[in-house]
Amino acid sequence: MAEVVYAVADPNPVAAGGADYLDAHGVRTELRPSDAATELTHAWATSAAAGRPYVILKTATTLDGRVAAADGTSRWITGPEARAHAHEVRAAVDAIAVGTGTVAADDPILTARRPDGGLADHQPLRVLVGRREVPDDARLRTEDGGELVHLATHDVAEVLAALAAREVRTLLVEGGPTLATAFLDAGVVDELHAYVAPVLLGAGPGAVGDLGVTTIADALRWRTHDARRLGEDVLLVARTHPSLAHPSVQEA
Ligand SMILES: NC(=O)C1=CN([C@@H]2O[C@H](COP(=O)(O)OP(=O)(O)OC[C@H]3O[C@@H](n4cnc5c(N)ncnc54)[C@H](OP(=O)(O)O)[C@@H]3O)[C@@H](O)[C@H]2O)C=CC1
Ligand SMILES: Nc1c(N[C@@H]2O[C@H](COP(=O)(O)O)[C@@H](O)[C@H]2O)[nH]c(=O)[nH]c1=O
Repeated sequence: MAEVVYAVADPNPVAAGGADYLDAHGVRTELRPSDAATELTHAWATSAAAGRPYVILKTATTLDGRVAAADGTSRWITGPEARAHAHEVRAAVDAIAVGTGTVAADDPILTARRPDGGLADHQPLRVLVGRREVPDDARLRTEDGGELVHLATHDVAEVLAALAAREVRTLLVEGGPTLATAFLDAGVVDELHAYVAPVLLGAGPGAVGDLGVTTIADALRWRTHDARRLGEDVLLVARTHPSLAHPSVQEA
């Protein structure tokens, strides 16, 4: 082998240095950056550099930003195409997290399912965050799927450390609003998946709670990475950007 051309340098200190090693042993190396390769490795590279899972926050909201009606019911706000897409995302991540409030309200299964209801080949870990116990008959317990990990804490850093120790690289936080707010407050959300349905409720909980923002200059802002129509609904994928980061991240 005379030459190796690579598209992305490895940000993981444990694995870095391959090009130098090859150069030192007579193999020419060339870094030829490619947008496609950078995108392919984005979540993994961000996770490796941050030393924690890459966090995607998913919300399924009405046009007026609500995730449930006033009585707590939320099935379903988005339609089948948007929900099928959300299941594809579940099948691509290492873990899904919800808070105990969502388990109490929705009794979710948290598996990655195909449109015919069958289980996808890859099932993410099912992570429950909060101090309440999960009832024995909760579907998280009774239905087949990924392993259930209950983290009885409110500390987001503790959650991320516990999951990193299990080699979780990508974490999908599916709510509810209390857990979503805690992750945003901690400044660790890398990507937003906002599914928006042309539905109005006029009352009911919003996607996130108080973020301590009292004036528009302090708003948490994101960059639109992708936007697409899914049936009657729209998916906005947004990412953080260093210049737009939450103050707690900028200070770090
Ligand atoms: N449309 C959508 O996208 C979604 C809608 N929903 C809806 O949201 C509603 C539930 O909302 P919510 O109760 O906020 O649900 P959460 O899933 O966010 O659960 C909140 C609970 O999680 C625990 N918890 C975990 N981490 C923290 C933390 N850092 N700070 C505080 N508490 C923490 C607490 O319980 P403990 O006492 O056990 O510690 C808290 O009461 C339901 O109506 C559900 O249908 C939920 C998910 C998605
Ligand atoms: N209401 C709502 C969502 N809600 C989320 O989906 C979970 C249910 O998962 P499962 O039991 O596995 O089907 C629920 O607890 C909540 O986290 N998702 C969406 O794509 N669209 C919706 O309208």
